[in-house]
Amino acid sequence: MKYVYPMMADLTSHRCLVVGGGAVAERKIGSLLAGNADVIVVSPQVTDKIKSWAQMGKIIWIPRLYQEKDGENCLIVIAATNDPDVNKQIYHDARRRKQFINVVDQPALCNFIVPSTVRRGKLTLAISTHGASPSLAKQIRKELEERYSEEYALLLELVHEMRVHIQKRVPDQEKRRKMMKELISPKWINICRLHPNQAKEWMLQWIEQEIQSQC
Ligand SMILES: C[C@@]1(CC(=O)O)C2=NC(=C\c3[nH]c(c(CCC(=O)O)c3CC(=O)O)Cc3[nH]c(c(CC(=O)O)c3CCC(=O)O)/C=C3\N/C(=C\2)[C@@H](CCC(=O)O)[C@]3(C)CC(=O)O)/[C@H]1CCC(=O)O
Ligand SMILES: NC(=O)c1ccc[n+]([C@@H]2O[C@H](COP(=O)([O-])OP(=O)(O)OC[C@H]3O[C@@H](n4cnc5c(N)ncnc54)[C@H](O)[C@@H]3O)[C@@H](O)[C@H]2O)c1
Repeated sequence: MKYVYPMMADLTSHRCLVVGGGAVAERKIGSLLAGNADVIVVSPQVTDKIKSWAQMGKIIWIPRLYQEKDGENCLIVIAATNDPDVNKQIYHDARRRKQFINVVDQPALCNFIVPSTVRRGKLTLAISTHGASPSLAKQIRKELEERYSEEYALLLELVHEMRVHIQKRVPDQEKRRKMMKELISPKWINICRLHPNQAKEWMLQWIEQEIQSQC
C-alpha cells in the first residue's frame, strides 16, 4: 500500500463480510458495527462476544468455512482467519469483485487498513502507521485518549448547537468567527470538564452578553 486516503465512512445499509471469528475478527466487527454496517460473519468457531452479537441480531453469523459466494454484494471484506492461504483466497475473490479488502495477516494485500481510533461523541481521532507498527498506533491512541477526554464530546455537542444559534443571531461573519473560536478555547473546555451541567446555560449567557456588547 503506497498511499492512503483517509475517510470517515457511514456504512449504513452496506453489507460487510468478516471471515474468521477469533479475537482479531471480533475487533474488526466491533469497528464495522460502530460504523453502522450490516455485518455477516463466516467462521466455524467464534468468540463469546461474536456469538452474543449474533444472538442479539446485531450481526449474521454463518457457522461454517468460507465459500467464494460469501462475499457477493459486499462493499467491504475482511479476511481474519488464522490460515494465510484462506486469507489469500479471500483477497483474490474480493479483488476480482473490486471490493475493499483487508487481510489481517498480510498488509501488502490490504487496499484499506483499520486505524486505531479514539471516539469522543462527534470527535473521531484515527491513527495509522501504514501497517509499519500497529503497536505504535495503539500507544498513540492511548496517549490521545488521555489528552482528549470525555469533555470533548460535550464541548462538540454544545458548540454545534451554539454555532446554529450564533449564525442566526450574529450577521457579521468576522464576529461569528471570533465567537466560535472563543467557544473552543481552554476556558470552555475546562467548563465542560468541571461543570458539565451548567456549561450550556453559561454558553448561552456569554453569547447574549457578546451580542449586547456588539450593539
Ligand atoms: C490499529 C489496529 C486496529 C484494529 O485492529 O482494530 C490494528 N492492529 C491493532 C493492534 C495490533 N495488531 C497486532 C498487534 C501485536 C503487536 C504487533 O505486531 O505490533 C497489535 C497490538 C496489540 O494487540 O496489542 C499484530 C498485527 N497487525 C497486523 C499484522 C500483520 C502484519 O503486520 O504482518 C500483525 C502481526 C500478526 C502476527 O505477528 O502474527 C496488521 C494490521 N493491523 C492493523 C490495525 C493494520 C495496520 C494499522 C496501522 O496503520 O498501523 C493492519 C496492517 C491491517 C489491519 O488489521 O487493518 C489495532 C490497535 C487497536 C487499538 O487501538 O487497540
Ligand atoms: N491485523 C491485526 O490487527 C492482527 C493482530 C493480531 C494478529 N493478527 C493475525 O490475525 C490472524 C487471526 O488472529 P486471531 O487471534 O483472531 O486468530 P484465532 O486463531 O483466534 O481465530 C481464527 C478464526 O478463523 C476461523 N477460521 C479458520 N479457517 C477458516 C475458514 N477457512 N473459513 C472461515 N473461518 C475460518 C477459526 O474458526 C477462528 O475463529 C492471525 O493469523 C494473526 O497473525 C492480526
